[in-house]
Amino acid sequence: MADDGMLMNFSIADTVIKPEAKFKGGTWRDRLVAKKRLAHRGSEKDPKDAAARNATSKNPNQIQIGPRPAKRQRTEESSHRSGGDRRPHQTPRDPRHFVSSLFTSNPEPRNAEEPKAEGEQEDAKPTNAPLIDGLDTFTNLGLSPNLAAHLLTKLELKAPTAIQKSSIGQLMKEESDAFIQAETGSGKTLAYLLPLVQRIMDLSKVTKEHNDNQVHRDSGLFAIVLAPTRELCKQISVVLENILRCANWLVCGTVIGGEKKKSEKARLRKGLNILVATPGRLADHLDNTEALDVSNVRWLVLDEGDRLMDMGFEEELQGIVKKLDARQRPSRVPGVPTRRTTILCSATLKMNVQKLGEISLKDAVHIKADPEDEDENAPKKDEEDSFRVPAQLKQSYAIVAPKLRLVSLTAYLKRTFIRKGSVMKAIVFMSCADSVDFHFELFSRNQDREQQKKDEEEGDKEKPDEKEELSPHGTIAPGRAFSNPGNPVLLHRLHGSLPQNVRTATLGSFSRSTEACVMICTDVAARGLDLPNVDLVVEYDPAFSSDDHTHRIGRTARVGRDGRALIFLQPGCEENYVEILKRGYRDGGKALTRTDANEILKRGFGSNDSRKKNWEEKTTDWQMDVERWALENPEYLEMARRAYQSHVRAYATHIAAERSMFNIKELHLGHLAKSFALRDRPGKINVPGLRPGQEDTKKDFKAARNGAAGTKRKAGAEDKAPGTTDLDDAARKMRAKMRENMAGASEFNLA
Ligand SMILES: Nc1ncnc2c1ncn2[C@@H]1O[C@H](COP(=O)(O)OP(=O)(O)OP(=O)(O)O)[C@@H](O)[C@H]1O
Repeated sequence: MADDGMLMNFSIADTVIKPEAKFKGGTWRDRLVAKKRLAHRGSEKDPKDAAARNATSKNPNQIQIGPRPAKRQRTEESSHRSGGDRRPHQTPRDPRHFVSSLFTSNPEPRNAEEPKAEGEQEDAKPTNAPLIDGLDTFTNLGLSPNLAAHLLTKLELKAPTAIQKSSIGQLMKEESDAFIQAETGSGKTLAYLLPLVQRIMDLSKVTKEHNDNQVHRDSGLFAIVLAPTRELCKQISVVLENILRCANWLVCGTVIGGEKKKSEKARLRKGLNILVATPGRLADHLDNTEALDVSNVRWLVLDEGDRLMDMGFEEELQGIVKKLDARQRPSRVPGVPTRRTTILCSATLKMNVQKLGEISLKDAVHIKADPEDEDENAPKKDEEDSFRVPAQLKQSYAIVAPKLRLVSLTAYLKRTFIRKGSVMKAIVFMSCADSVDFHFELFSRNQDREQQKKDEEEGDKEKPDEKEELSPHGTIAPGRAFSNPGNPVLLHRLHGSLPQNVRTATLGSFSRSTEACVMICTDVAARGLDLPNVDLVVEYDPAFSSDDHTHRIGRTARVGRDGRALIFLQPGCEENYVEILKRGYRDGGKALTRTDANEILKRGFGSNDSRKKNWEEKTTDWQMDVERWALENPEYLEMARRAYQSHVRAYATHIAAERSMFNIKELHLGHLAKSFALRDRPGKINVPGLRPGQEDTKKDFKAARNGAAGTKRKAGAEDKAPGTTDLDDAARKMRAKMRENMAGASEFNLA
């Protein structure tokens, strides 16, 4: 397969992109033949030859195979006539712009499965809730009455969850390495922290028996917990500090970067018993901080272990493990085990590996929450690679045509927040930071254009900008696109290209908020984060791997609570992803339903008042309005173009095994541009260089890109999975070519 074929799907240069004629009717085979014939005809020198060939060709369905008559350039006026908006417009015409109607030429879903009405999903018993049968208590599992009482009275934890039951029992008595794998939101953090803390607390008993002082902060560093993001490290450290309140002679700390190394060094010098760290920062301290003595480390926990193994941390991890091995010494503290135990923990851990790079897992025990996983209902071979989602999580998917994506997301969120209190918090996942930034601007824009103009004319500089008031960093704003007077919604944005202090402040605000709020983010928030009251997760852009999907939707339906998730898929090959969604459920997916795409628009933009415009007209009006908004503001127009460009590039980075479902060749770039409020033809969209303000965070970005984006999906892109095809090769070559050819093309801004 030629590279050019792949390149044609990207907005690289006019010379590369040629418009293709579209064929309608007949079978797909007829359309393919017709398309090939046209391509061939284009290259024919002798028209007579061509005519002769056409005459003899087979065309059983007699579909029209000639190229369409040249399209009349549509203007905003003509589009309004067909689309419903009859208002005169003020935007000047630009020959490079193209205004298409929202509701014409949209591809239909291939699968005609009947969508279920909202609320028709069956309720299922939660699978990640605490075990409240009264039989399982923390003390029964071997925790001391002191620690169990602390959990009950101070942390309000009455009973363990299933994974805590399995892991505490195991890790309290055994020295073997372990894999802890259980659903999202099932309490895995405490599943490894509780036995670890208990065993370190127990060292004090032994030292007392030896007439020594009890263990204290200078006795040594016994455990290191590694996690892939700073946010996750902070979260783990807060949980740890809360537990250690009942053992105040033990001290924990973090080294996670983003703050001065000097203060981290000072903390290490004072002495810590448990350290929570990101791999990069720990590696740095192991090389440069003498005060960091790791000779006593006997527990190494890799939280989100699968991520740590595959997202570009490999080298750092290998270095860390080598140094821990080399520096390990017999401990002076009685009762400290002789060998180090390694524990890997994740909701998506493949537990059939005994050696991961330099990390040898000796006879590792597989700790699972659910003993049923071992019985005859265990997943069949082809399902082994998929992971369960909490059974009570109600998932749905909507097959949305590319042109209708933006209006559908808006309509869905409008509907979601129509009544106060029905949904508190929602997270919307997008594929790249540029897209997050653009949608944040779009959804928070002042829709009252008259008022906006008046303010501008009056030069109303005194009035503080509402956005600035809400957040000095510009990451929190009113979500005007889906707020209503009875239920104002607060909008947040989060991605890895923001400076760390902004990330922390934004996440903190979203977490603490008691108002209805939406967070638009990249996968930086997909893993491990335990954000309270998230009722809904929307995957506007599907995750780059089904494992990431499991983590994203796991931000809701935690510890037995209800939760909803919606994923946007496009008609065509993306519909095959539904099979992957079904595999997440033990019962084949009764809690998975299809939401009708038209119904989303009707409910979001429609009204019961028959005198008012119908939903199609209102939807078109809204779309036209945002297109004009982008056109009239050069800053927003550039954001839209960047977002579109980064989105298309990011689309090419789905993992190899899933690329047949997210086939870049099937993307309709022109239609997609409309969902970024753009009227440009795809070939005209090329925004070079870094986005404004990015220089400040270039360092952060590089780290994030090397980690989260590039190397993570390198696993998919470069390890040729069984069954990969020419298409994968072509896509890979194309990605390499893009990196070479385009200024800033490797800049996906994914994290
Ligand atoms: N035994 C328990 N009883 C009640 N709540 C619990 C219990 N154990 C943990 N929790 C709470 O459950 C929430 C989720 O825990 P945690 O973040 O450890 O889940 P997880 O399995 O690691 O999720 P993820 O896979 O998404 O990282 C936390 O708010 C925690 O306080």
